[in-house]
Amino acid sequence: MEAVVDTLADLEARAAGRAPVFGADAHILCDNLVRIYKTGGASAVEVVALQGLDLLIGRGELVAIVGASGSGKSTLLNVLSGLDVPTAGLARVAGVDLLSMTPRDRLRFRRSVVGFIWQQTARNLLPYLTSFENVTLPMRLAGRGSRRERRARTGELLELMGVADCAERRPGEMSGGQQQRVALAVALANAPEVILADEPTGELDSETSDEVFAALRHANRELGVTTVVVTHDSLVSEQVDRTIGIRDGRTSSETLRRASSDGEVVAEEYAVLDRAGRLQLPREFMTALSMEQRVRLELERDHIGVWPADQGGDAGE
Ligand SMILES: Nc1ncnc2c1ncn2[C@@H]1O[C@H](COP(=O)(O)OP(=O)(O)OP(=O)(O)O)[C@@H](O)[C@H]1O
Repeated sequence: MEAVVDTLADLEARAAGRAPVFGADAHILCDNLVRIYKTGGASAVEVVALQGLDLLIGRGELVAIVGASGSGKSTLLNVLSGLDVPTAGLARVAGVDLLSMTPRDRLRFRRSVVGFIWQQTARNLLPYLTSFENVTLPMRLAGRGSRRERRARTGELLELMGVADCAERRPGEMSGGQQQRVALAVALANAPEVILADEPTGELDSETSDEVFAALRHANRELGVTTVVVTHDSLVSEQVDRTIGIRDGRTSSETLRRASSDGEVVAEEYAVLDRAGRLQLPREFMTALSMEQRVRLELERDHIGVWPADQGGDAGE
């Protein structure tokens, strides 16, 4: 019988069909993202703020990113918003590759693809413009629609965010919560595909922060905008369906909230397993069992056992 020899092209085509591209359907994708800051001139010190972070967020999701101070949350958001360029890895938002953008692409990306809200209310709005003028401005800069269309859209956005009554007020004449809701209307002005918010409720009391979160959820549900909120407030996970925990510049855990069969909302925490099979054990688990340096793994029928190195199975024999 004659042997059938595959050409290189046959093999490549078969391999491509076999292995789906990582995150092919994701609206936001980070693959092995690295960001190293160099500081200190001659005696340069390197800070690895993101160390191989993987992240997939689907279109229309509302996700919170939580983590301790210094874990890399703001660095990640700066990359996703096109303000900062990562050192290595892949980052894609709404189909745009953030590592290979030209300055022109970057401007378009920041103007129309993503909208932002910052923690400092004063950074979101121009103090000498009314809410109405603040919301209209990004549309004017982007040359969006006619004057009439811009005015109509501004009115609708302020209405949607529940701050129509603040249209003629300047930021100094509004509460922090009202300012953040107007900021959300500004962020939505050019119909972005993604909203990125960095501690949007950080300066607000808990009641006002609930209002701002309700507005974010409303925008997410009604307009289908993919929304990423960075916060150090772990209570935020009660407000979203998925919370991603970052530790030491990597995604380490995820909390998913879903309705159980009896209608109650349950939150389940998972460790994140990356493509290479790495996961981070929660620090408190490691401390409780004095786990250091190495652990023993044992594959069971339906789970994997993890023991301190000197215990379990036939360790040390
Ligand atoms: N411009 C910079 N130059 C040097 N190091 C930086 C710079 N920005 C951030 N870092 C360092 O990178 C690490 C991650 O910082 P990042 O601001 O992303 O953390 P974070 O989780 O947002 O913290 P926080 O909640 O305090 O804002 C920290 O060690 C920080 O000191």
